Amino acid sequence: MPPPLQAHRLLISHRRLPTPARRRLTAVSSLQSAPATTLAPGPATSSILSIRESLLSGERTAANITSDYLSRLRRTEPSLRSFIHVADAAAEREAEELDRRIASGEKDAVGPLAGVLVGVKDNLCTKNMPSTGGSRILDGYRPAYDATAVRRLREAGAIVVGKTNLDEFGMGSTTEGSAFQVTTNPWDDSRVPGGSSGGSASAVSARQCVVSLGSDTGGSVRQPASFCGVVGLKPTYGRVSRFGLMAYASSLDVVGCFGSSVFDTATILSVVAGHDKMDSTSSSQDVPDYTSELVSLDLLESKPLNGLRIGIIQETLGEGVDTGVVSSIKGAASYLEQLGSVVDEVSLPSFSLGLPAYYILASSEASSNLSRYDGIRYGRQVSANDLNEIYGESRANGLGHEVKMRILMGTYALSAGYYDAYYKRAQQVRTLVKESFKDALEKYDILISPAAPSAAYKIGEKINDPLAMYAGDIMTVNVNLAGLPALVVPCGFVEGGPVGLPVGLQMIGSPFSEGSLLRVGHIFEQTLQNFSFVPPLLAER
Ligand SMILES: NC(=O)C[C@H](N)C(=O)O
Repeated sequence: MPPPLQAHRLLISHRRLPTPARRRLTAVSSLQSAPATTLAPGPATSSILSIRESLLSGERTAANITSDYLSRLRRTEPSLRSFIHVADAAAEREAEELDRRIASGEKDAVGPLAGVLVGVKDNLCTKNMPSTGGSRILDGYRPAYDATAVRRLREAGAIVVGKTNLDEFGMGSTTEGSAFQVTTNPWDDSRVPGGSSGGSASAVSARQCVVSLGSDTGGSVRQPASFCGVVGLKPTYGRVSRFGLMAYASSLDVVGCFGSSVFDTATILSVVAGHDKMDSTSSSQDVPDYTSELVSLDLLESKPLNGLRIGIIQETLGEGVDTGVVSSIKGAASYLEQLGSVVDEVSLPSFSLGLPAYYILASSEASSNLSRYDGIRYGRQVSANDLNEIYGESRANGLGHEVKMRILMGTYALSAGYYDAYYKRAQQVRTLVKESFKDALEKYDILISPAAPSAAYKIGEKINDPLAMYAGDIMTVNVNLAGLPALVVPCGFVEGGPVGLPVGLQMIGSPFSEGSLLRVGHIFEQTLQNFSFVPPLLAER
């Protein structure tokens, strides 16, 4: 049995927090008594499994499960605004159809995701459902097809409950950059949920849906997962098809997953991952069942992580990182040691160079990708006949400030005379970043760091200071530059909001090591099972 977790090292100053959080935090010290036998995720650890079991046993109907989620969604949505579009009627219809198929004894009715409500980031195309990318320029656009990741979820039985809010085309870290609404954080409605996949993270955190899809170009899945206290996975570049994802920066973009447990996150990755003939950048590497290792985990073993070498990235715990975040991460590291791993500090010398390189490369690629929103192919905003006027007016009216700024920045970095000084140098930095990760991952199985330098901050705090906002991506962008997989798992709380604010631990692995990351994340999460990451919003209402 792992020795008891020293709660005071994992969590800062919880003595000063109000009672509900204190109760939750002290529960961690009861780890001595957890876990008992072979870890088989049950209702407490996997919403997907419990839905499946209750459908198979006839204990519940899909209509009944859907109505529970929808009523919570309706109750919480006025303050959260996680969704740009809620497909409640369609969800109810699909659930009834599923019940009908189950009742008539259809053999394949209960697919792996039968009756599971999924939120989909609104930069993923959904057939006959609005898909805006968070931008005015696509207001009213209804694609004729589903993105491959969405299609695969539906084929596995999932029900798409709606399209989640995001920073316009994924450009931002707070979801305030949406053209439609500001999403709030379920832990404190005066704070941001993170971004750009803020709607997908807040929706899972508030249990408005079971799991959700996001996209991650520079941290858009991992940072909101950390801010909202949920699990977020950024897969290896190429692991999941991007067919139907609105391109932002094609050498960095990946489709990622959110869940309230590692098991649920692993389940949806197993469904969406894999080669797709519609996306030639998708990998043809085999897709394992990412959940199979999780189920057979035997935690009777006293040191389940024996033999695992972990490097904690030195540069992520220094200046500019909140002290509360640093203590949570160090506490998590010492807990991983108690579980049997060896944790050493490792230096990635090019770490701080990644941020400027990312913003040059991402903006450069965006300046090209977003040229399709020209009023001809997409987003006509004027009735003029003059081509230049159509281009100009459509883009001026249809695109938001941050997007325009990045298009200008990217166009500048790519222009003759500046290309060598900016774009080319950024590509050289990218090579350095890749090499330093490669070296470190030869010595360590997993690298760890915070997912963000702070917990969720106030709405409006950074919206007029783009550089401060960009700086918040320091923990995540390097991983995209190197194309690596990374998993974020909630690991503690810092002070703030009514009951404290969650902090996420980022675990980074070699290409296609999602299985190992999920396994370690699962052990970490499950032995912290008395530590509740359910936001107060749900208890109160
Ligand atoms: N898209 C992302 O991954 C978010 C990042 N903050 C960006 O604005 O580029």
